[in-house]
Amino acid sequence: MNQLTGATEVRDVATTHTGRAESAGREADDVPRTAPDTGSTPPPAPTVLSLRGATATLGSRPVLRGIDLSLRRGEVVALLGANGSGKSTAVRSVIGQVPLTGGEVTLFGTPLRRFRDWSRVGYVPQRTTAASGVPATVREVVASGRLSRTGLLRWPTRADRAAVQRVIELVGLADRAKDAVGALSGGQHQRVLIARALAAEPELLIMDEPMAGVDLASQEILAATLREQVTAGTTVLLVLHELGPLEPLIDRAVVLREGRVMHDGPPPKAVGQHAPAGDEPGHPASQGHLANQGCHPHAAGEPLRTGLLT
Ligand SMILES: Nc1ncnc2c1ncn2[C@@H]1O[C@H](COP(=O)(O)OP(=O)(O)OP(=O)(O)O)[C@@H](O)[C@H]1O
Repeated sequence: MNQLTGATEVRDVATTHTGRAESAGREADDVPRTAPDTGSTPPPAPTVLSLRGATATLGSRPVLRGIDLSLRRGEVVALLGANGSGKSTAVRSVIGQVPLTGGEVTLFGTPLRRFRDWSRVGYVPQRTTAASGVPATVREVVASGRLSRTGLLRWPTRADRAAVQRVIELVGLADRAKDAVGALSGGQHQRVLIARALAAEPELLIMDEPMAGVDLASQEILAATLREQVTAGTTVLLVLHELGPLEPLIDRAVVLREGRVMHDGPPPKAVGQHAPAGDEPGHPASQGHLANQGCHPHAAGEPLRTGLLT
């Protein structure tokens, strides 16, 4: 089942996650650790998600043209780029919704075609609604996200119910839990979808533009929710148009342009911010360089909210 939920920061990533990833025998942890620990440098955290040379065609159009992207456990990575650059297609290829024509995806060290442990992955798609005309309550929709862990064949346990209640509270909807999702605002809707994704307590959280169309109050709740996940050690991949309130959480930015990676490194600076010491003109992360690559998602002259990538 591709019902996903869940994300991080590079600090102490090898040790922060709450425990499921550390359990013995999981394929995620079968990822070979590279160099032996010499006592000086800790071994790198295992790779949670990897795309290598990923190519994909939609219709007759090549949309991904050889994407390399990897996330280590505990990282929070923003996938940025102009409209149509392939961001959504890239994340949809990770969860098997878009077949690759070349290259490879691995999740927790397992090739996608053999990966079955979807409760470890949380996914919040772009611009969907939780309601879809179904008269389900907030709690029911969020609880459906737990099914990837519990399955359909057993009653929810007390722990399942507690996990569902916890994420409903986390996204600030405890007082709306019995309401129909159809009665919620767009921002509240998005919070339901995120709570649904978190209900299975995923180790990897993939969110496609979680802030799109969300009011400021909901954005702040979403940022706080993500902060909590990151603190718990969740690995996070976020498709974003601008970093906005999530900026402090982002470890690394990968910028796509026409289906290729044009930058993989420090998040670009917002307009008005000074480059960090050592940032050289021409460095791919410097704003001028990115601006010259034409990767701002907004049309020229369009008012900017954060100035990212301008
Ligand atoms: N189902 C489809 N059939 C044909 N072409 C598609 C399909 N879905 C997307 N595309 C095209 O693939 C390209 C990449 O789309 P994608 O949604 O991945 O971009 P994006 O970077 O996420 O854009 P946005 O910021 O607008 O969400 C676009 O040119 C889009 O028109």
